Amino acid sequence: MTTVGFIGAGKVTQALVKGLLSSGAVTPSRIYASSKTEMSLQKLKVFGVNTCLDNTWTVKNSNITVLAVKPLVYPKILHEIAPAVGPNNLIISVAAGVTIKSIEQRLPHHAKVARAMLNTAVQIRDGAICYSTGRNVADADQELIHRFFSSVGLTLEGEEKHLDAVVGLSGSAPAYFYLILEALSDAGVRHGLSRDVSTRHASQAMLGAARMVLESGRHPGELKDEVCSPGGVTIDAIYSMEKAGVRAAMMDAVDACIRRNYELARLNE
Ligand SMILES: NC(=O)C1=CN([C@@H]2O[C@H](COP(=O)(O)OP(=O)(O)OC[C@H]3O[C@@H](n4cnc5c(N)ncnc54)[C@H](OP(=O)(O)O)[C@@H]3O)[C@@H](O)[C@H]2O)C=CC1
Ligand SMILES: O=C(O)[C@@H]1CCC=N1
Repeated sequence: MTTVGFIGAGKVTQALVKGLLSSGAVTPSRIYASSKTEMSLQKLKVFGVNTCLDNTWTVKNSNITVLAVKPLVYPKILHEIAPAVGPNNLIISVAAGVTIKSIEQRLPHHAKVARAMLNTAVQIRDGAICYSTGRNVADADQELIHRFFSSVGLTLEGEEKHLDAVVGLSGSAPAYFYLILEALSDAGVRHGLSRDVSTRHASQAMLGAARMVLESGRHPGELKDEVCSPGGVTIDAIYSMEKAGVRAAMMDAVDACIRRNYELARLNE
């Protein structure tokens, strides 16, 4: 059975560990995690996984090692773990804006490197994951990566040049939707619904709409049209949203996210 290591014990690691354990894909005794401080490891210890303050220990103990530290910490981490990376270690980076090339350059020539983008919904096994692989990743390694991520969400393989856009649409997207949900919930409260009822209705409507798109394969515009009865109430709401530039605002938000990815990539070169 595969052993999985995590370098960094923050939000992404916690989400992945929760998702992997609930999927049964890995048992706690096969998970190894290291971080900078004991304090950050506390939140992982509750899962019964193995923890340590030595990042090379994590690499030595794991077949798959997920690098889950902030992008600007990468040069330091890679320098530290490079001597421990053997030809059988699979190193998967989940950082925004850190390229496979910049990682391969800092690890031994034989290093098998992949890069993935995911979102925090992996903790409930409803994540959206996209990954690309580096020069030394063989077909069998790729299958392993695919199985690993598929246990926690919808997993697609893609070209690395598209991963920055995926950050904008998957990695960061939960934050946009939470903001929209909060606003919808506020609107309900403004019109007399309790906070709880308001948030639950808005969330279920968002979930249902998203599932309709995924399960029917139909264009969102077509599904939107079905909701807008002629001369009805929804088209007035849509008109109001269009006047406020909601579409352009969403596209601008994704642009801003992608621009920041490029900046981080430049800082990591
Ligand atoms: N949050 C998200 O939704 C997503 C994040 N990502 C990417 O995942 C990565 C991690 O993000 P996130 O989990 O949110 O960040 P967090 O800040 O929550 O976690 C970062 C972790 O790295 C640890 N760390 C810092 N320095 C070192 C070190 N030298 N050795 C080992 N561990 C160290 C921190 O420890 P300490 O707290 O003790 O400093 C902390 O546990 C980022 O690169 C981000 O781009 C990708 C997709 C989604
Ligand atoms: O905000 C960030 O930088 C990380 C990457 C994607 C989601 N959170």
